[in-house]
Amino acid sequence: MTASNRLRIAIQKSGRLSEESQKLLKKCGVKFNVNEQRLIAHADNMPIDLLRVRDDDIPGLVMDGVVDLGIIGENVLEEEEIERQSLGMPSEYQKLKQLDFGGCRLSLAVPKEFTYQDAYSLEGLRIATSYPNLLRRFMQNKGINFRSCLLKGSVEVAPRAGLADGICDLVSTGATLEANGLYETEVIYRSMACIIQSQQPQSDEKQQLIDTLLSRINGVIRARGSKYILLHAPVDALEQIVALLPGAENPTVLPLKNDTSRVAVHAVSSEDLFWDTMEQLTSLGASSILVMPIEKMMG
Ligand SMILES: Nc1ncnc2c1ncn2[C@@H]1O[C@H](COP(=O)(O)OP(=O)(O)OP(=O)(O)O)[C@@H](O)[C@H]1O
Ligand SMILES: O=P(O)(O)OC[C@H]1O[C@H](OP(=O)(O)OP(=O)(O)O)[C@H](O)[C@@H]1O
Ligand SMILES: [Mg+2]
Repeated sequence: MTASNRLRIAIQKSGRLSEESQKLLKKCGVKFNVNEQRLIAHADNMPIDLLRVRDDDIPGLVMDGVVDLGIIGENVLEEEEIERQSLGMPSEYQKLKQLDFGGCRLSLAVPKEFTYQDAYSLEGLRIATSYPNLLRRFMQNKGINFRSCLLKGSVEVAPRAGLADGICDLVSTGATLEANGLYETEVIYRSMACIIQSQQPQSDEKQQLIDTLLSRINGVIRARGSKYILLHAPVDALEQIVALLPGAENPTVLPLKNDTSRVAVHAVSSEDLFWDTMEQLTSLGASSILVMPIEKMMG
């Protein structure tokens, strides 16, 4: 590949998605060093360049074909898509995969003193948000009239500052709402980070690299959600024990030296094993239970 033919991936420069985006690409074998001052990072071992930008700019960069891939929150992606559609600008992209980080929800919230019955309690009121399009779509679907106050940050401060009656903002733990005397009343959109591709035609070389990257991302995400489990089980409780291991229908069963009543079970579980399942396993006679992380998965 020539220098101009390097795959360009836009990721958030700094914020909630930046560390996880970099970690994911590194786990996929892309070697790069990020210099805080430099907005572009060249991978050493693959024809890939990382563009480090504000997250708001990522959907547009992909939709305009300026970059090939982008890692972005679905909330920002869909907000930009609606905005561009209303302006007649290019808004096409292909969502390659929803990722396993950046989980949050876009919610309506009002001050503690506000008596909220349902979304219709907001009829005619002013709502502060950074997501005017997602908010409008939700309110229009319900036929509720409202006025909006567009704020790019610190949205939670708007009611106390007298700028709005309620807000529509991102919530994860709810700590920011709580700290600002607000409570969540309605989830209007649930979001995760995702990886998107531009609809521009790609060279075969670039498309192959994208396919390889995507297959590695799938492997990394599957591995992160899975555990390798080792245990000893009484032969007569084997079926019940295996049934307790999520997604481990075909475990490896091995004999134990000097013990014909018990076997060793090795299995890949599609979920973490919680303490209550571990306790159920021991009550069925399982012993020496080991739950181990998996580094990579393929095939
Ligand atoms: N509390 C949260 N927990 C988990 N994910 C979140 C949370 N808040 C936001 N996100 C996700 O991370 C994305 C980026 O959030 P962040 O707060 O870093 O954005 P920002 O302040 O707009 O950053 P930028 O400076 O890049 O514009 C959000 O659009 C959302 O998808
Ligand atoms: O429910 P919580 O766990 O409190 O998270 C919600 C907060 O997180 C995000 O802001 P962030 O902290 O990323 O800062 P920002 O406003 O600078 O983007 C979001 O905009 C909320 O303010
Ligand atoms: Mg932003």
